[in-house]
Amino acid sequence: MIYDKLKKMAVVPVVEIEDSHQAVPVAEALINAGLPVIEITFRTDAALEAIKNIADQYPSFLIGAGTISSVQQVQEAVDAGATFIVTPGVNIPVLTYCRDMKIPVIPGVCTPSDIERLLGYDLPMLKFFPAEAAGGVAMLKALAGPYGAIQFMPTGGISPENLESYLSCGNVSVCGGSWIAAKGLIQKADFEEIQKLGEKAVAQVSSIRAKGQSYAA
Ligand SMILES: O=C(O)C(=O)C[C@H](O)[C@H](O)COP(=O)(O)O
Repeated sequence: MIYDKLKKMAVVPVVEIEDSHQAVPVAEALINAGLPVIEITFRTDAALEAIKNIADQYPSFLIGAGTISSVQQVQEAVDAGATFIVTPGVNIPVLTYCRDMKIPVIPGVCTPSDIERLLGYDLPMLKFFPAEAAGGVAMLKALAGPYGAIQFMPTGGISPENLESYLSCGNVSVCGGSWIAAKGLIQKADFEEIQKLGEKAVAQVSSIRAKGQSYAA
């Protein structure tokens, strides 16, 4: 189950890839770091080819397609090998299609009204985006009152400095962020640094878990 795998990883590197040839080296850096998961954002023309390249080479690598805003993009991403879809906001055609086709989808929300629009879709996890700008941990704690059963994947403004505060929220399963495979590092082809940052994130998650924080491990 995708959601269980994401919970286990606790961190999803969000990437913007401009050259699809760099996708496999990025994936290898993440595999070496013990973090075989990625959300490739559909913000560049190379996104689709990047997904294909990783999926061909590493079939068990968990590949999400992010910034998805149309049904056509969902179809293309899934055909290329993406196993989950992430949207920045509430996109009803995308959600309906994913529900009908049984494609795991994590839609973005940042208000109670967004959440209410999605209640009928029976989604196990929602993306809280943009997390820091939309109220961060305080907002997640407030949302846990009326929407206690919903698990979130906060994304936007997450860093090693605030990761622990997010993962310590009872309604947070996993965090997304660009700090591990940052655009600048990919542009410089600094895969070593990406691996190091991945290793640091994995170590940080282990230490947070060892402290017995309240989120589900
Ligand atoms: O395009 C999307 O669908 C997104 O998820 C937006 C950003 O890529 C993430 O919010 C990462 O944000 P930072 O970690 O703050 O760089």
